Amino acid sequence: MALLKLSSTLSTSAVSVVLSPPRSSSPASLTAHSNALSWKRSSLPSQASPLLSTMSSRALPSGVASPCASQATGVSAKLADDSSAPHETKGVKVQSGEGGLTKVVLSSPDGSNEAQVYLFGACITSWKTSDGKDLLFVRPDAIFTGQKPISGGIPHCFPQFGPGPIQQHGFARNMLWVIESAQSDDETTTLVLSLQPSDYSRKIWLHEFSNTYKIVLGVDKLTTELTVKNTDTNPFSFTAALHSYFRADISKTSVAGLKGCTKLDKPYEDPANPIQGLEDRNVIEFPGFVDTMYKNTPDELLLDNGLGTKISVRNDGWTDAVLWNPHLTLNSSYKDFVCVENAQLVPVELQPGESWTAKQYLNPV
Ligand SMILES: O=P(O)(O)OC[C@H]1O[C@@H](O)[C@H](O)[C@@H](O)[C@@H]1O
Repeated sequence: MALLKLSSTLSTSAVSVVLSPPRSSSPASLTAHSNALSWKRSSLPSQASPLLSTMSSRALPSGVASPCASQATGVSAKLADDSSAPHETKGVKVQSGEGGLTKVVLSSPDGSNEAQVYLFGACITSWKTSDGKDLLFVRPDAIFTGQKPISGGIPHCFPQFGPGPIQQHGFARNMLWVIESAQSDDETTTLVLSLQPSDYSRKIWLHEFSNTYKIVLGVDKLTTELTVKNTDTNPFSFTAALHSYFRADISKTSVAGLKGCTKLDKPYEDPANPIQGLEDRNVIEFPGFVDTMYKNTPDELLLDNGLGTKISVRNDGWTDAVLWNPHLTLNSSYKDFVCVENAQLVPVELQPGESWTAKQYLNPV
């Protein structure tokens, strides 16, 4: 019988969430169907599951420094001393990744697609489609120490996109998310992560929230669904984005679908004073520095990555979009990626108990 075993040698006790057969004392439950397997974190106290608790945000230090600096020890993000190799289950493997940070490797049920997700930032760093191409990009200057956000893949900006009252792009991309459940069926493999406030987040943003991030990998389809729930006794508002880095040949890259949208161009020399305009191009190219926010964007953009793949960037619930290529300000890699970001730039206000959900659907066309 198939097992889903998430194991870690963090601290002294090897941690296993072994799900065959389900035991009442286990912090998880297993549901096996004909050709399916699922694992779900129970509502038991976190200490019942050392893996999950050590992977949670509790070990993040409370220091609130300048953006990205020393905000995570990194220790809690690791499968330290990974002598007991993470156990495999159908479509889901928990492994020690770059810098020892914990990553989850997802495979589509037919094995044709693979995605890698770091719990630090819930960042999808890689998505290989059935032709073997990785459509995402991680910058060569990315640091996998847990001390700053991973620069690349699909990071989260929450509860703020860009600069503002709190640190640039918020804190969700430099906190440790927790595995809530994993599941596979005939067509897809699904991983659900969650993020709760910590001492660290509360020093930046004094609100109680519960975020869930569902990642669904199918054959040449990668879907994500972010839900933000206000668990506070007061209302709060937030902005957000999926700051997606796509592999590209920037000299041949283009994005279609934004004609007619209101845009705010952030000039490199004066980013604090964006220039408002109306997008009049059918197809946007990247001959130089581009940092543009688009309002009320359509449900689908088409990215031609210049490497032979066109990618549909579709959404349900993300109201806005951002295009970014740093050009010569990031000489080491600007030629190799473009950011096409589904975003929520107009603040969403949630009353206590209310939720907001937005989905992103990526697929090569
Ligand atoms: O934080 P990162 O991954 O280096 O990205 C920074 C960039 O992120 C983009 O989303 C913004 O539009 C840019 O203004 C910003 O410079």
